[in-house]
Amino acid sequence: MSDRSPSEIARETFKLLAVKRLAPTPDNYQVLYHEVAGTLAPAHFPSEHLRKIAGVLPAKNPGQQKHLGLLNSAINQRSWEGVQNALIGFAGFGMVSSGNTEPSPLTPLSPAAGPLATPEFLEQIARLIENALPALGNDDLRFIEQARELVNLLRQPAVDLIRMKTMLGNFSHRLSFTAEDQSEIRATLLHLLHMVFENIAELCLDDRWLKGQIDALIDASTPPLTLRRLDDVQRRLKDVIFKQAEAKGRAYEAQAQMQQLLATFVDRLSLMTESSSAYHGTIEECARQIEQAKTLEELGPVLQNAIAATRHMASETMRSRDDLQAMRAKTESAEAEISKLHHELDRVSAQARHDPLTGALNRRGLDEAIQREISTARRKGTHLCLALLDIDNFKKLNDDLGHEAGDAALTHLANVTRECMRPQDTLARYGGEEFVILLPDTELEHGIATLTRLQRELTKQFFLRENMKVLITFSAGVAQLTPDETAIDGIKRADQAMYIAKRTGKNRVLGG
Ligand SMILES: Nc1nc2c(ncn2[C@@H]2O[C@H](COP(=O)(O)OP(=O)(O)OP(=O)(O)O)[C@@H](O)[C@H]2O)c(=O)[nH]1
Repeated sequence: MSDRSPSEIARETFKLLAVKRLAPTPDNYQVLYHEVAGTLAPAHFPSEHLRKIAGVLPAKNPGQQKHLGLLNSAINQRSWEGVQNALIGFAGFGMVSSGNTEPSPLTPLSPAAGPLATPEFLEQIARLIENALPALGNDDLRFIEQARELVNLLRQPAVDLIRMKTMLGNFSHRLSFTAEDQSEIRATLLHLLHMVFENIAELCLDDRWLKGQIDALIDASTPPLTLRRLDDVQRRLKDVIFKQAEAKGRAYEAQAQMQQLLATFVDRLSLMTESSSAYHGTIEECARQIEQAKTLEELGPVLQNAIAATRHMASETMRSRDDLQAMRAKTESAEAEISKLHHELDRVSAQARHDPLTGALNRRGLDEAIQREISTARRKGTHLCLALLDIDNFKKLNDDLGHEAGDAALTHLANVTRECMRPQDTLARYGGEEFVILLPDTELEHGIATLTRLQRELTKQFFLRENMKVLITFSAGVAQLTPDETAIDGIKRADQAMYIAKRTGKNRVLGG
C-alpha cells in the first residue's frame, strides 16, 4: 500500500496516462491509479460497452423505461448484480405489479418468463387448446380435465411458468396419443362404413338403381373426405334407406297376401274334404241300399238321395272353385298393383335428391343444400352466392340435333361445371335447362368471376355430337345473399339478373 496522499497519486496517474498515451477515460484512469497507488484494481467493468447496449435497448413502455433507468444507474455504480437484475426485469416485463390487481405488461411474470409470455400470448395458447378440444372427442375424461386445468392456469394473472411448462409437457404427451387414437378410430369407422355398404350391395344384386347408389356411396366415402362429400353420402344413404323401407313394406304386403290365399285354400280344402267324405258316406250307403233292394220301388228314394248328395257335392265344389278363382283374381290384381308401385318407386327414389340425367342435385336436394349453406354462412359470418344459369337457345339444339343430343348436352354442361367448381360448391338442376350453383364463402365479384370462368371453359371443352363441335353457351345471374334474405328471394334476384342477361344478348353473366 502506498503512503502517498491521494492528490499525489492522482497527479502521478495523470502523468502516466500522458506517458502511455492513453485516453483519459474513467476506466483508464482507475486502472493506472491503482497501479500508481499499488492497490488492487477492481475487475474491469466495461461501462462504456454496457452504456452502448443500454442506449440501443427499446424503451417502448414505462416498464422498459423503468428498467433502463435501473440499468444505467447499475452501470454508473459498476454493479454487476444491479445490471443483471435490471436486464432480467427489462426482459420479463408484463406481470402484476405489487399492490395492483390489474394484469399489466409492465412487470415480469416471473424471473424465468421470456418477453413472449405476456397475458395475450398465454391467452392465445389457452384458446388454441380450447379450439382443438372438440376435434379430439369426449372419450378421454382425464385428457379433457387436464386441458381445462391448463387453460385455467394460463388465464391466471400470475402464471407459475415452471408448473405451466410441466403441465404443457404432460398435455402434449397425452394429446399425441389422443390424436393417434382419433385418427385410428376414424379409419376404422370408415372401414366399417364400407363393409356396411358392401353388405347392402350383396343384398340387392337384382336392383340396378340400388347397386348404382351403393357404388356412389363407396366412392364418396373414400378418403380424402370433405364435408361436401360426406353430405353427399348422407343424402344418398337417405335415398337408399327410403327405398329399402318401401321394398320391405312391399315384401310384407306380398307375404300377407300369400298367407291369406293359403289360409283360404286350406279352408276350402277342408270344407271340400268334409263335404266329399259326407258325400262318399251317402254314396256308400246308397250302394248298400241298392244291393239290398228287392224291388224297383225301393230303389226310387235311394236314387233320390244319391242325386241330392251329388248335386250338393257339385255345388260345394263350384263354390270352392269360385272362391278360389276370386281369390286368385284378387292376388293377381294385388301383384299388378305392387309391380306398378315398384316402377313408381324406382322413378321416385331415383329422383329423390339427385337428377338421374346429370347427377346434379334436384329441386328437393337443392332445397336441403341451400338451407344448410345459409345456416353455415350465418354461423360463420361468411358470404354465400347463388348463381342461376340457363342454357342459350336450347330449344334449337334439341330441334336441330334431337332430344337425345339435348340430354347429352345437359350432362356435358354438368360435367364441365363440376370440373370448374371447388369441392365445397354445389350444383343442382333447377329446371329443364336451368341450373343453380351454390358458392359458399364467396363474394358477388368472385361469384361472377367463377361463372365467367365456366363460360370460358365451355368454349374450350366443346360438346361433341356426331363429330361436330357444338358450342354451349349460357346466360347467368349471380346474387350474393344478404344476411336476412331467404333462399327463395336470393334465387329470385339471381333469376332476374339471368333474365336481363338473356334480354341483353345472352352468353352473359350479370350480378343481381
Ligand atoms: N333434351 C332435353 N330438352 C329439354 C329438357 N328439359 C327441357 N328441355 C327443352 O329445353 C327447351 C327450352 O326452350 P326455351 O325455354 O324456349 O329456351 P331456349 O330455347 O333455351 O331459349 P333461351 O332460353 O331464350 O335461350 C325446350 O324445348 C324443352 O323441351 C331435357 O331434360 N332434355
